[in-house]
Amino acid sequence: MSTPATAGRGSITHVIFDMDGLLLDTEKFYTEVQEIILARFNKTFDWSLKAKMMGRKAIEAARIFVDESGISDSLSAEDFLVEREAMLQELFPTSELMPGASRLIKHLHAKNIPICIATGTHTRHFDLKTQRHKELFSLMHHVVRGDDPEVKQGKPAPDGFLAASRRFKDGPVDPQKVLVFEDAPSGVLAAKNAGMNVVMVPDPRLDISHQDVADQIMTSLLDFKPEEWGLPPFEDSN
Ligand SMILES: O=P(O)(O)OC[C@H](O)CO
Ligand SMILES: [Mg+2]
Repeated sequence: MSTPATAGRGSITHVIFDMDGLLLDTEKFYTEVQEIILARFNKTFDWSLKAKMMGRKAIEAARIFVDESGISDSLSAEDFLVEREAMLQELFPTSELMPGASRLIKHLHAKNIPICIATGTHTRHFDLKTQRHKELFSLMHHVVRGDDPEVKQGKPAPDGFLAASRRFKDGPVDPQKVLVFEDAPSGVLAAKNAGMNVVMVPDPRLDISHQDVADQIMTSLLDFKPEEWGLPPFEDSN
């Protein structure tokens, strides 16, 4: 685990969470269906393509998928979204929490730290993914989704994080006082483009070069030490 940069260290007042791959173990579903679709074209889905897609709005990720895999003459981005939809609709309701997500959300909420979500996912998928976790997600002050009218461009544009900052009760919040948790390279860039601090919890299969931009890297949310960022420490022994 790397040490936080000095910029916002010790002065965090608000926290913004990414969702897919950070709070919910849903990135594996996208990987699974994209592997199935590319196999139909005798191609394999690799982590360099995955890294470019994750965190983005659906149509933006879809364009990258068909272009970079060289199948755009056979399958349009729009048709790709239709093809994967039936599979995703079966998988999303089974979404499980990532390790440490519940503990961290409940802790920050109990300590009255304002928390919210800024996700690239759109409302219909958000509802499917969170249907088993409504109580936990109800602790969020607000949620900004990829189809929000204020999110003109998806990550790595800062739109989602800036909208999330504005919607806090006392927002917009000084970005130096905001800590973002992200798993995706595009999401880390979006947080930095918004001028915020960012902890990255990357999938170990992502190339290490994607870890250069974040202020702190950790292998699990269970490793987060709130006091390093000026947030109340955990009181359990973990
Ligand atoms: O990681 P999120 O929560 O921004 O979601 C983005 C897409 O839905 C999946 O990559
Ligand atoms: Mg994510």
